[in-house]
This record gives sequence, structure tokens and C-alpha cells, in this order.
Amino acid sequence: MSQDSQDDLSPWRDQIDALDKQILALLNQRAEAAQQIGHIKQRLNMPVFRPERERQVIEKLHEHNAGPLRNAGVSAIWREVMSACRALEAPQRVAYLGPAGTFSEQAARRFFGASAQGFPCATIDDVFRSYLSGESEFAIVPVENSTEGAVARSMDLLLAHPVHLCGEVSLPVRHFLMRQMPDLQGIQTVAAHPQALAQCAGWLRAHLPNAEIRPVSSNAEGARLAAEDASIAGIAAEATAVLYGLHIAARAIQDEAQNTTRFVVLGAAQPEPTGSDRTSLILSVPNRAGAVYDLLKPLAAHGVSMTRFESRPARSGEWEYAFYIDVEGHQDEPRVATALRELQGVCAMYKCLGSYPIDKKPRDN
Ligand SMILES: O=C(O)C(=O)C[C@]1(C(=O)O)C=C[C@@H](O)C=C1
Repeated sequence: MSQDSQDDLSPWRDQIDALDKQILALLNQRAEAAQQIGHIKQRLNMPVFRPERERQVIEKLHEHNAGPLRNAGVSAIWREVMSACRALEAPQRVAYLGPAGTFSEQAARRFFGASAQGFPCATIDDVFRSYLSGESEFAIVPVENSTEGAVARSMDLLLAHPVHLCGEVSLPVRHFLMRQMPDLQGIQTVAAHPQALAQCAGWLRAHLPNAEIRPVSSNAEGARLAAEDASIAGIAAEATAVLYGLHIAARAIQDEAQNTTRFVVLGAAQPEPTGSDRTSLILSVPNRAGAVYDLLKPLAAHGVSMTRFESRPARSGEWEYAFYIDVEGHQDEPRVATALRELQGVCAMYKCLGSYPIDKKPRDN
């Protein structure tokens, strides 16, 4: 039997209080250093946000992490530390598909931390508008899902507008069925974003075959409707249920267990190479035999791996296609630069959206 009593907690808590004081003093010293960096950047007219530097800070900490803290915990703590330091250098606004509680908001949080100012927009078009007008310095939009494939609207807008990418977020997406009751009894309608409905189509067919499937502008909007009407269920992230005061009626109902959505970050920051980067391109080829093959040759010739190859109608009114291609590597690496130069030579249209660090899961310690 344990001899421990409540009193045994006190010395450890005293130790934590003393350590927290020291940590806070050190964090404030760190914040002052970041402010100095901010002043220098302002004088040099340099962007405040340096995603590749933040990546480097976290990777160095992982190297030095003796535990027992897990690397994933270290990443989460320092993401917020840097978010708070960054906010002291300059306030930052991030447009995303709202309202509160969407996966886009989660992705924005994950990339920018809680100290950046979120700017929820009603549609993906509005997210682009806010960024293009300069109302938000950054924007984050979903581009592909591991179950459902491309997010068409984001892709069309990336093609149509002069935007620059400075980052990506790969977010595990677990869907929860939520409503006013904790069970499936009496559900007549399931309201969610079309992507979420599609990602849960198998589950919905099996468990709610008679329910009306109602596509709405966002999952949060579905949850909001569910909070107003007991016959409606929404599909959204677990946190959304808390936000709208709903019960979880079924957990993790997405058809693919590892369902992941990839978001891209729009912003003027120009991340330097980190050794683990991705470059996003949109291309089209002249309308002749072998043109698509010519597109792939320079990449193969210089050993540049392609991680995505997607086509969309170019909306020119003719049967032309835009190719969305992601390659591994940074456009400033000589090998990638050579391949891209050759690629440009065979394209009718060439648009490089930017190079940015790949979002990897931290290696566990
Ligand atoms: O190193 C910089 O450039 C900083 O501004 C400091 C800092 C940080 O807190 O470590 C903050 C913002 C940048 O995005 C990168 C890093």
C-alpha cells in the first residue's frame, strides 16, 4: 500500500512554482530578443514571419531534448512561444474558412499559434478576397484530402490569382456526428460541408440510410443548425461540439481512418531552403501529342520527385487543362532550379506558387 499523502504534493508544487518563475523570466528575455529582431527587420523591410527559422528552432530543440517531454509536446510548446514572440514583432491576421471551430481554423492555429489573429470568412472566395485586398497578411485554404482528393474551389482560385505560398499544414481529420442528443434516434437530416459528407458517405449509408443529406457552407454551420433543431445532426471536429453545446452521437465516422487534409498557407514570406521542402507549380502545355510527357522529362532527368500531379479544366472555354504539380525540394536548390528552368521551356503557362517547408510529423523520442 502506498504511504503517500496529499502533503507530499506540496514540495513538488513549490518546485514547479519556482521553476515557472524562472521559465517566465527566460521567456520574457526571449521575447525581448525577438522584439530586437523585429526592429531590425522593420528597418530592413523584411517579413517578420520566417517559417523555415521556426522549423529550425524546433528541430534543434528536438535534438537536445533529453526527455521526459515528448518531441510532439516540445513542438506544441515552442509553436506557441514563437507565436507570442512573433505577435510582439508585428500583429498578424490570418484569413480562413470559418466560422469558429472549422478544420481550417485548427490548421491556422497549428501553423501560426494562438497569438495570431484569426479572420474567419464565409467562403473560400472570401478567404482569397481578404488576402488579396491586404486585409489579412496571410490566408490558409484546404487543397486536398486523402479520401476525397482535390478541393476544386481552392485550386481554381490559386490558378486565377497572383498568390504566393509560404507553408503547408497536414491535418488529421476525424469527423464526429453531433446533435442535441447523444444517440442516433430521430435524426432526419445530416448537415455538413460537402467534403465532410463525402468523407463519411459509407458510414452515413450504413447507419443513417434514410436521413436527408444536406450540404451547407461549413461544418460549423451544420453544427449551428443542429443546435437549433433536434432533428438535425452535424458532422465536425470534436471541439465544434463543445463550441455549440452539442453531444457527440458517433465518434470518428470518417470512412478512412487516416483521413488527412492538406492546407496551404498564402503569404509574402519567402522561406529559405530547409533540406525538407516542397515547391508547388501550376502549368499548362501546348495542345500537341507528347506535351504532357515533355512536362515530366525535366523532373525525371534531374532526379526531382513529384509528390502531386493533378489536373483541372483551365476554364478557358476550350478543352485545356491546368496541371497542379508539387515537387520535393526548394526552387533555390541548383538541381531543382535547373529542372524548373527546363520545365518552363516546354510549358504554355508556368506559375510557381512558392517553396516552403514540408509539414512532417515530429519524430517521436
Ligand atoms: O528569428 C527570427 O527571425 C525571429 O523573428 C524570432 C522568431 C522566434 O520567436 O524564434 C519569431 C518569428 C519568426 O517567424 C522566426 C523566429
